[in-house]
Amino acid sequence: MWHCKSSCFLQKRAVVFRQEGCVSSLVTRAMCAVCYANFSSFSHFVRKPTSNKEKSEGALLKAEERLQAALVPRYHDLFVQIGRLEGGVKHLVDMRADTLDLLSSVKDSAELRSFSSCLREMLSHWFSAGLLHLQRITWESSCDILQKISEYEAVHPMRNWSDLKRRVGPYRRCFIFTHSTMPREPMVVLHTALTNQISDNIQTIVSTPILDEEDVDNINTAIFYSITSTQKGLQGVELGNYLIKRVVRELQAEFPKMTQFSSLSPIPGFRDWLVGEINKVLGSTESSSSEDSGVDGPSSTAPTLLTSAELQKVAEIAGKEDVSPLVTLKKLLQTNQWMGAESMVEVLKDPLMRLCARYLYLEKRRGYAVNPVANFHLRNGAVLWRLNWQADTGPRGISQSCGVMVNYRYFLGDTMRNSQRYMEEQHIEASQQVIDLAQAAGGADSP
Ligand SMILES: CC(C)(COP(=O)(O)OP(=O)(O)O)[C@@H](O)C(=O)NCCC(N)=O
Repeated sequence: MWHCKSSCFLQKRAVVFRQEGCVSSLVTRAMCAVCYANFSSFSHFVRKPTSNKEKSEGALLKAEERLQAALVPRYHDLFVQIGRLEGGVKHLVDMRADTLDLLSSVKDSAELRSFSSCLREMLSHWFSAGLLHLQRITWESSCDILQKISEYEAVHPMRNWSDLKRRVGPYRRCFIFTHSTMPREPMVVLHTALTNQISDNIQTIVSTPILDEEDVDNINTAIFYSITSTQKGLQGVELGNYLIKRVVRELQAEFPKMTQFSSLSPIPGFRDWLVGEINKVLGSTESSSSEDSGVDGPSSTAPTLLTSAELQKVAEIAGKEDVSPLVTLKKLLQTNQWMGAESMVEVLKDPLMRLCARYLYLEKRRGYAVNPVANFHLRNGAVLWRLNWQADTGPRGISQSCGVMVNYRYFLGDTMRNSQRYMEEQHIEASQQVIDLAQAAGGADSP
């Protein structure tokens, strides 16, 4: 049966080729020969070999090569030619970036997706780990590189040269990958803090005064607090993953006592997701209250985000007891006003930590973590290890994730297994803190 299906597939492809007229009868013959090689019992489908030569393995392998060549799109050869020219690879990287932009606007274009996939495949060969050059950036690095490091920073923007000097100074390491086809261009940038514990706050990393010199005995932990892939056209080539793994080895060589490797990551999208969840509850309340006496607050069937007691405290502290507490909460979150009142910060800590754990651990897209930064580190084999309250109290941190940040921890002996389980089984390796918080968010109002 399997033979039948596969040969039917090849037969259909042969018919398609003939119909398109884009492939000579050579391919049809090659396909038949491949069918013969793979499904030798299929005499009725393929022309019987008439000469000894055709029966030889060489003839069949040659036919298979021709089939493979015939199945490669014509633009592949064009890309190979362009890649051989001065500046050609950079041109292809930019072309892929344009293709990705186009794909984000033109939905369901199979041809464009195939075009982009072909480019990505070729670029992943040209930008494989062995062809990338690791470079540590220090204050003595060239100005043009330092300027690019500052300009490319996408996670915690640098405000001035002092910020930049701090990033490459004592207790900090900045590494980049460069590539011979794009000289003096950082392909991906990783900023690391050297500490003696796993950091739970970004302000202590990006805003601390510059220290005079490092005390090696005071360093046993690496905190990856910012990583940026600078070339959109290399999306999907996983340069960030390569760089983290390479920097771990570099740091282990420099600091033999280093035993802990973790990120301190933002959670872009959490606040907006939460506002969306509040809107769902308000929407279901409106629909259910249109049937009964217009009771404020979530209906008994809508998923509760906060407990009744938490909602009541929000209303009391906000002084808005005549308005739905969820409406009040939504406005506080959207304006960041909740950060202004210590009592409000205190009452929102538990629900926001629960809901953030649910967002990172339970919210999925096609089986994988919906949060892009979570997906990146989980793909690398990291553990969803710890949520940190008030970890980023800057405007950006409050707006994107209510000030919460997360440690994705790299247990070096487990990363390969964790990555495989995530990619193949969609299993997220998480700490008990995260699992308990996410489960508590499952039903805020305990029955
Ligand atoms: C997180 C990053 C570095 C992952 O890049 P990379 O390892 O190349 O993964 P991919 O883009 O190949 O899937 C990349 O997505 C990026 O630069 N994102 C914006 C900045 C950030 N860290 O969120």
